[in-house]
Amino acid sequence: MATAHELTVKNNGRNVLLKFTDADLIVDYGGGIMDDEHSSQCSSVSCFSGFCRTHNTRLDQVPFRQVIGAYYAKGSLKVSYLTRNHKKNFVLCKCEGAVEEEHNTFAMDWADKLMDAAYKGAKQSKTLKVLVNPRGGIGKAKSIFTDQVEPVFLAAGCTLDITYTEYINHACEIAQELKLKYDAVVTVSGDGLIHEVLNGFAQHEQPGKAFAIPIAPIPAGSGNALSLNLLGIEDGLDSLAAALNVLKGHPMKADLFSFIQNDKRRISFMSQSIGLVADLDIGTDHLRWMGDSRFLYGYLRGVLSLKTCPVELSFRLVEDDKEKMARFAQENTGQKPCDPSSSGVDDLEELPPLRYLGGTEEGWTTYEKPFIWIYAGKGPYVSRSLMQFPVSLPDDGLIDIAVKEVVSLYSFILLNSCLKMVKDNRAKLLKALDGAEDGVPYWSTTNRYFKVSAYRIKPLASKGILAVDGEKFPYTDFQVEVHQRLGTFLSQYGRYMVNFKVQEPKQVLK
Ligand SMILES: Nc1ncnc2c1ncn2[C@@H]1O[C@H](COP(=O)(O)OP(=O)(O)OP(=O)(O)O)[C@@H](O)[C@H]1O
Repeated sequence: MATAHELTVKNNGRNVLLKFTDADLIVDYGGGIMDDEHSSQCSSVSCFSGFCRTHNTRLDQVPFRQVIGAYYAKGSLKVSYLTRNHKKNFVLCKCEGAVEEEHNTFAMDWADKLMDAAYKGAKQSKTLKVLVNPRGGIGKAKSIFTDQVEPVFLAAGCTLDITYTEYINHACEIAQELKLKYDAVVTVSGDGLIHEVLNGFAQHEQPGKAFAIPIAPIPAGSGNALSLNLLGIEDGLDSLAAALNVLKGHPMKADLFSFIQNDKRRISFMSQSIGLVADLDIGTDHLRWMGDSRFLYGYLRGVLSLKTCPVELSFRLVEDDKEKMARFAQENTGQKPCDPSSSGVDDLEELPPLRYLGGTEEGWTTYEKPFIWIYAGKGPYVSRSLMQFPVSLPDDGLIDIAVKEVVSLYSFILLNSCLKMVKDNRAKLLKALDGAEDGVPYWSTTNRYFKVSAYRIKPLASKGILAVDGEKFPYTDFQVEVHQRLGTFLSQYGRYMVNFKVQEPKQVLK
């Protein structure tokens, strides 16, 4: 049977009805409740041929954004899509069946129409450079890619050029020489590999064109902040949600930073931290087995040590009114996609000039209070359990800086009791910082928050930890400035996926 948007295919002797509405693809395997034998296969990552399903019914209703492939060839139609399993993670489903000869032309047309609806202007069958760091995170990046992500890319008709990185800086070297033919660079690792790719682009012979190639992360490292920011807290660590973002995402322009230290310039995309938060990132490296939770452990450990960080901080201030920043961020994240065009940097033959290196002190403010940490960066989430920069916007041309002033006795006592409570219970440990994942500490009076166009730090002690995009850097003077819309990431939403409440909560840590 074939009517306007309906098509029946034969699969293992059964009829499967495929149809699409204005918003969804419907795959009807014949009605009724699926028996145990069939439903038991539903937890697998990939489901094939109409009988592996994610629910115990024989009907899938799939939003177009989850349809990834519809191809007709030699009398056979293949449709691939992602559905969510009972844990709300994505799984790949494939439906393949024979089409009666008289409907062949219709089937071809039907598949094309479904693909147009499914991709809504995003490029189909992308050519992807894939960089897999087999040492990323807890060493599962390779299997995450081969078992889960690669089948999705292949089902979507992508052409893949895959490299398994073999040593530190390998990804940087590849990015430096990268041909401009790729639709995206996919990193299967953590944020460190993205840092390397961007620094490779900075050394490319056509940096403007290289930076215009979108980067899309598949979360497989221990720090996956970019993925969390692009996909949100629910999907940010789901490798198939990230694969879907590669397929359906549009290029989204984002600001990048120049980090200048000892006359060397590097690109940073996420954060620079010093004091407790750097200790939290770098100083907990031996706790990788804890995954994302190691950052939270480091946070509590560091706060309780009450170690201050003697440095001089200077910046070019643009805004420091928290309510104003929060309202502005909310107004500008509300479903308003970034305009991917008109970045003005695609034709750059070299990196943008540094505007604030040397020069006069005019326009600079020096901040001299004692503090526990300085955390500067872009992107709301720095980990799943900490929304550090809730009012960060991808392309406002500004760096967000959070400065934690010396904690009050009240907070010390509170945190101390938290630590006792959670010593041997990780679940309670997570609860102890209730609200951090929603950005609540933003409102704390000891958390000073600034938007600046440039800043610099002079450490006043000889020892300490400085982390840039999660990697350890020498503990010496540095300066950072922002380059508006220099970088490009793939995004289905055109904004950071963050839900931050403007209302100041009554009970926050002081
Ligand atoms: N084959 C390899 N062996 C060792 N290191 C590698 C290899 N390939 C890449 N690397 C390095 O691994 C580092 C960490 O990668 P990434 O940040 O992406 O993962 P991660 O698990 O989040 O790590 P981290 O928590 O240390 O940042 C990168 O800086 C990269 O240089």
